[in-house]
Amino acid sequence: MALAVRMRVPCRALLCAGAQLRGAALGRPEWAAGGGDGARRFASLRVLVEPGAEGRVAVMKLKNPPVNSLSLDFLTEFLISLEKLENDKAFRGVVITSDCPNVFSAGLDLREMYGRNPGHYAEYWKAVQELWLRLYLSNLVLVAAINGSCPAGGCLMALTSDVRILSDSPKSVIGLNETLLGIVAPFWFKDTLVNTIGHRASERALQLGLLFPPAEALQVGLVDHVVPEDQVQSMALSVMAHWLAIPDHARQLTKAMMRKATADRLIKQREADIQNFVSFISRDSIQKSLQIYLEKLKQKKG
Ligand SMILES: CC/C=C\C/C=C\C/C=C\CCC/C=C/C(=O)SCCNC(=O)CCNC(=O)[C@H](O)C(C)(C)COP(=O)(O)OP(=O)(O)OC[C@H]1O[C@@H](n2cnc3c(N)ncnc32)[C@H](O)[C@@H]1OP(=O)(O)O
Repeated sequence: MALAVRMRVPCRALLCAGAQLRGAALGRPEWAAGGGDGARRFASLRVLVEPGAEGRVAVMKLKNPPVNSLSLDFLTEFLISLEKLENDKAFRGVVITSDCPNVFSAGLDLREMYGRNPGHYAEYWKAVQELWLRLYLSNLVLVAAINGSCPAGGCLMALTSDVRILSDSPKSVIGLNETLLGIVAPFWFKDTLVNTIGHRASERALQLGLLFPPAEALQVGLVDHVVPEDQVQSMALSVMAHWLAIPDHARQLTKAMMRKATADRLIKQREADIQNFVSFISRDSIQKSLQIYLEKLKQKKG
């Protein structure tokens, strides 16, 4: 039954190609024997995968210091790890969290979008699309344990999950802040936000590039729970147990019913979306905006 409802994204080529091209350089994740309960773990350089409670849940810890920016290599590695979990019938749910202090993910890696050539922008954007499609259409129960700052692409990752738990800390802000960088969230980022918090709240959040602190994120519905920092993972596992009480086939079919139309909008125009991104990001004015933003990030330190 699970096979019958498994959603398939017709874009496996990137993952396979990415795995072949990058596997050696990345230190391909390898399964290894784990605990006596049948749980397994594997390690890769920047995505730690550990068994969670009861062996049916994996915890994916993002470890791309200092801020888990989503570089092309990191995205590829994450996708390989996710594919392994999707294909392993032992696992029904995944908690996604960060191994970097105070940051869940700083979002897309600005260095992949600044000062590169069109071919590189196209390759990068294809990987970003793949990340979203894979997560958004995942058959697994995904719970985001957001233990730190979660802007832009980090927020997109969290939004693809079925449940979001945010740590109650001043550093834990979340939102699609693209306009603050002088760039624009693509339609599928926007759709994912609208599906979560509604049209009016999204319009305001997107135009103003709002990064919501925990209480406001909870109020607007961007996250489902706000808990003390040291309880984020335990809360995620507890919420997971609730979701795993539902038969997989019924939950998966329902998830597909809710999400397919949104995903199809991108699937039908992936290539056009890549071309749109390449021409947008290559503009002199946009490159200038990114340069200024990167300089601001550096100045903040000095
Ligand atoms: C008409 C057009 C229609 C449609 C549009 C078409 C196409 C769409 C076009 C574009 C869409 C792009 C979508 C983009 C999505 C994104 O995700 S953009 C990234 C947004 N991210 C951010 O704004 C976060 C920036 N970072 C921070 O705010 C902070 O770093 C932090 C709060 C996350 C953490 O703070 P600190 O712990 O204090 O760490 P530092 O700030 O000191 O950073 C350490 C180190 O890391 C570098 N860095 C930070 N973020 C990034 C990043 N996202 N990418 C790359 N590098 C990053 C930072 O510069 C520091 O570097 P060093 O100085 O140590 O070298």
